[in-house]
Amino acid sequence: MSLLAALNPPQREAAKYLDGPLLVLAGAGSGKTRVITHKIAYLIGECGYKPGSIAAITFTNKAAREMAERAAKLTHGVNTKGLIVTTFHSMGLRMLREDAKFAELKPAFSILDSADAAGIVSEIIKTTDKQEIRRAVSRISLWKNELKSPAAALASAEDDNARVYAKIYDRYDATLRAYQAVDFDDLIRLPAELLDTHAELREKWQNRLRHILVDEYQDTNVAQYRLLQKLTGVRAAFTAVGDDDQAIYGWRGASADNLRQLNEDYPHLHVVKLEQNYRSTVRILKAANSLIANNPKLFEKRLWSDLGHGDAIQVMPTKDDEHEAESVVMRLLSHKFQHRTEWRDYAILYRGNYQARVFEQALRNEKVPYQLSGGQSFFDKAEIKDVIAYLRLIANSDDDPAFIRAVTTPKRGIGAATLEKLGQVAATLHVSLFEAVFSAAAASQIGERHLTPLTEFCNFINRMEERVAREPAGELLDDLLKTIGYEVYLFDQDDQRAAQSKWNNVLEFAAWITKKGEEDEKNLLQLTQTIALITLLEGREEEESDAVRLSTLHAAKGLEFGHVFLVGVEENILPHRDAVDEGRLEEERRLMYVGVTRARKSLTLSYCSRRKRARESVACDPSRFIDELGDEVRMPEKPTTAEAKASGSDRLAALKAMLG
Ligand SMILES: Nc1ncnc2c1ncn2[C@@H]1O[C@H](COP(=O)(O)OP(=O)(O)OP(=O)(O)O)[C@@H](O)[C@H]1O
Ligand SMILES: [Mg+2]
Repeated sequence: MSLLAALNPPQREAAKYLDGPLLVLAGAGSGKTRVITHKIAYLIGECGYKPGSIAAITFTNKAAREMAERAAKLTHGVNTKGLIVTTFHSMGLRMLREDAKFAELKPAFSILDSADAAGIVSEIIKTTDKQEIRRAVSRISLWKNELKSPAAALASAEDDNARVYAKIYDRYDATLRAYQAVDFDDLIRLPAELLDTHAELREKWQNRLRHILVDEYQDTNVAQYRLLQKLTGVRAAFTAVGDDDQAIYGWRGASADNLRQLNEDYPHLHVVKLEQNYRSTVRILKAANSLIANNPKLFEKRLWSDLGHGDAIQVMPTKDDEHEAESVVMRLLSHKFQHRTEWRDYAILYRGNYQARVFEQALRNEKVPYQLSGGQSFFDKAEIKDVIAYLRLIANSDDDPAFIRAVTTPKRGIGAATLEKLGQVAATLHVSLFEAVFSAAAASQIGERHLTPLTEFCNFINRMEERVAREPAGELLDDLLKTIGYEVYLFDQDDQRAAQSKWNNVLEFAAWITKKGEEDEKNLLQLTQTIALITLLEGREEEESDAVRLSTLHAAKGLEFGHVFLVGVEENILPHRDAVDEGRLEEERRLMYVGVTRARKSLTLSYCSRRKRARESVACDPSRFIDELGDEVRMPEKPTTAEAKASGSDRLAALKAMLG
């Protein structure tokens, strides 16, 4: 049986269509991602495409892994090795690594994290004001995502303010070049520019990739779109799937306008619409449709489901955030015991990361296993960043931010005054801090006593660098940790327990490096870039386990769960206060739409009447979006007096007693 038998007719049409550019434009849960997975399998299994000639681009690493696995299963044994399933950023990194010299970068260039970027901006504008730094950083990021160079940004600046930012951008970029470093946005911008300016690179990539598939197309930005265009060339053999109603990254420069742009840029664009939703019950779907009808329509879409009416959508008013968390967990427990479901069938979704804490606490209290996504990354922990700084410096001795972190952790008797002098020498000579250590100027200005620990440090880094190509990543890292005495350092710094927990993290990191090194046959330097990317995108890949998912709405995109609790559905949270002030209400509504459409069987919304904000407790109103969901929503009945009196935890105790 053809592997496309598991698709409905329009889905099958989309999977088979190979005559030119294709856009699948359809609402949530209509099988867009399914079309991509099946199309990959079809191209390899039935059309004879080489796996390496197909690239599928997803929004997260996790989505990429799942898609690769599924496609491999579908091909029934045909080997899919070499198939590229990746994010835009990983794709960019792959290209940039291969063609680094065209961008005047060494292949082991550094990838800066957001803290490094903020540090550089802070140096340039000579301030530590976080707000101000963040404003500059995000301005630069938006320019990069529009493929605007510093010069272009300056030329198009409309006022002094914008001119100042453009100049900061210019110096920021110059600093990155000096460090042989790129930031997150450069991973797309630079490859896009390279393809623009180098015909031979265009040819190479266009010959290599015969078909490109893009999921969540509505959230691509200008730079990503340009990269796609250049990669596919005049053949334009691509399949893009998306839903304009789920565009939620406008604040990061993404533009659903890219959907309209496609129509203009590709007059032969073939458009397939999907209308059957295979995910949600009729009630959930009706509510989602009613909500999104409040936004102006870009494209006409219909969506129906034959999965039955299903349960009413419940609304839970609660007293305050702790009460909300307790009540949600209680409702979840009682639902689970009644329906004999698994933990992984449940998700608790919220607008902002900060909302997770009380829910984590409530889940821990009840010993409910949970998995947090979109939270602080493992790789963002100070002890891990310390170790990574060494790896970055070994890979790229021009990486000044890594140099400063590594040379001062652990302390080596190198003081701030010495580093400042070294900085001056480096600036005068236009070289990196690392290189400056070996200069005559350093010898004369810093003096032997203070210079010796610096040269020792640099020699050590050089020795490590020589070993990288020959020795396994894991062993090298173990050696490094021993030589720098990192364990002892941690225990000197912190009390026993804190130090032990940090050291355990480092050991876990080392184990991860060893495993990755063996699996992917990569050396320490190649792994270092991979790590940077994981850090930037979403944190460490977690083992799938049977656990309740706690996630931001943004991080829940594309996923589905049997039962969804959407919490904090209040004015000022969802929609977010800033978004309302700045006229971005429609994007907030789309975010709500994404949340609602994650649910397969049941949806519960909760809000508080009071909530702690800083130290105050402020009154809250239910979100306007609850009304917009229409008639499918069951508003809560007035609680009986007895019920109202019993606090959440009493009721939980009663429930547990009842369940034995
Ligand atoms: N033809 C089909 N037959 C059976 N199940 C299907 C079919 N098409 C899609 N599904 C199922 O419906 C669910 C939603 O599909 P999918 O995740 O591909 O939708 P989507 O359009 O990508 O949604 P989103 O917009 O949320 O990303 C999945 O569980 C999928 O397996
Ligand atoms: Mg999808």
